[in-house]
Amino acid sequence: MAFTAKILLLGSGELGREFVISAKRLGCQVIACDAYEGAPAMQVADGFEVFSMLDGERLRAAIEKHRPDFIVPEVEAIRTEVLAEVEAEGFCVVPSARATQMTMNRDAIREVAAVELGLRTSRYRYAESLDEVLAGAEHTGLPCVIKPVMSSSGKGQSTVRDATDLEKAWDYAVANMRGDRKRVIVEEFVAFDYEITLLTIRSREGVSFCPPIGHRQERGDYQESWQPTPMAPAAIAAAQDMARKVVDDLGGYGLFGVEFFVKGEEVIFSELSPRPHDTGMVTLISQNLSEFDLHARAILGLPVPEVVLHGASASAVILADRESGSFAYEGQAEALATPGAQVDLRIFAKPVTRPYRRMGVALALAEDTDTARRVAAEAAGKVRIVY
Ligand SMILES: Nc1ncnc2c1ncn2[C@@H]1O[C@H](COP(=O)(O)OP(=O)(O)OP(=O)(O)O)[C@@H](O)[C@H]1O
Ligand SMILES: NCC(=O)N[C@@H]1O[C@H](COP(=O)([O-])[O-])[C@@H](O)[C@H]1O
Ligand SMILES: [Mg+2]
Repeated sequence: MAFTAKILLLGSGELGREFVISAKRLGCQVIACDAYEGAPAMQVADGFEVFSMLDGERLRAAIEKHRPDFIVPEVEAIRTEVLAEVEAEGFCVVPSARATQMTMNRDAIREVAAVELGLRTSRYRYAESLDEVLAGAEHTGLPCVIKPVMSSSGKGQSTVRDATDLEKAWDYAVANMRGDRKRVIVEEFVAFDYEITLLTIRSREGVSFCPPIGHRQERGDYQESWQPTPMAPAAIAAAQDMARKVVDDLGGYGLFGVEFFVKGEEVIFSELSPRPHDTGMVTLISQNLSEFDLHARAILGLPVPEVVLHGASASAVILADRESGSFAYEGQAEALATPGAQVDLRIFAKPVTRPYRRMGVALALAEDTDTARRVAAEAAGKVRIVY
C-alpha cells in the first residue's frame, strides 16, 4: 500500500483517536502506541504497540522498528530524552523534541514563559520537600495551587486555602505524580473571571489561531468547553501575542493548546499542550477543520486555511464513576435527540472505567453559546454507563 506518510503516535487516548482519523483521511499510515491494549486510537490505527511511553528502551525500539516520517506525542509523560536523541539522528518529532521536553515538566515551561519570554504568569515557587512547600506558600500567599511538575488532567493537583492542609496537598501530589521527580509547583491561586484555551497553529505558512475556547474545570479536569467565548479585543490580542511568542520559542509545526486565565484587563499565561487539547474537542462540531485536522495539516506541510466557525458550540464530558472492566452504554438515542441544537457524540470505547475517567463527550451546535452549553450538558447526562 502507498501511504502519504508514516506516523508513530505516542499515546492513544481520545485525542489520539480523532487525530488518527484526521491523518488517515489524508492518506497516512498510523501506528498507535500506549501502555494498554485496546486504547481508543489503536482501534482506528493501522497497527499498534503496547509499552509505557516512559520506558526509554521500548520507545527507542518502536521508533527503530517502524522508522516513521513523524513521531507524534499524544500524552505528556514520555521519555523525552529519547525524542531528543532520535531528532538529532534525523527523525521528525512533532512539533519538536524541545517542545515535548519543555511542556512535560511544568517547571521547564514556566521558566521559558515567565523568565525567558517575560510573560505574565501566577506567582510561583518549586518545592521538593514539605519545608519547601511551606516556604512556597509563604511566597505565593493563600489560597495556592499545588501540582506535581509532571502530571496532567489535574492529577495530583489541589487548591489549599488553609496552611494546615499544605502537608496533605504535598502528599497527594507526590502520590499522584508521573515520572520519578518528587517536585511540585506551588502557584498563587488566580481568582480569574474566566479561562480559555487558544488553539494556536504553527505551520509553514506562519502562526494562526482558532477563536478562543471557554471552559470549566473541576478537580483540575475539564467538564465543559464552548466556542466562541466573549472576550475583549485587547484581551484576545494579548493572548495571541503571548501564544505566538511561546510557540515560536518551542518551534516546529503543529497545533498547540495555549491556556490563559483572564481577570479584568489582565491575561495570565498558565500552560500549554504542544498538541490538540481536551477542551478543543468542541472543534469536532464547531469548525470547518477540527483541531485534529489542523494538527495533521500543519505536520504534513499542507495548507492551513482560515478557520470558519459553523456557529456557537459546546462540548460536555461523559465520566465514569467507578472501576469496572464490564459495562455498556445506554441512552445514546435520547442524547442525540436532545432538542435545541444539533447534537453529536464521541464515545471513546476505553476498555475499563475508573472514577472520573472521561469515557466520551457530547457535542452541540446551537443558536448561541448558552444554548449549546445547556444542550451539550443535557445530552452528556443522558448517556449512561451501566456496570
Ligand atoms: N494558579 C491557579 N489558579 C486558579 N486556578 C488554577 C490554577 N492552576 C490551575 N487552576 C485550575 O485547574 C485547572 C487545571 O490546571 P492545569 O491546566 O495546570 O492542570 P493540568 O493537569 O495540566 O490539566 P490539563 O493537562 O488537563 O491541561 C486549570 O484549567 C484551572 O481551572
Ligand atoms: N488533559 C490531557 C488529556 O485530556 N489527554 C487525553 O486523555 C488520554 C488519557 O486518558 P485516560 O487517563 O482516561 O487513559 C490521553 O491519551 C489523551 O487523549
Ligand atoms: Mg491545563
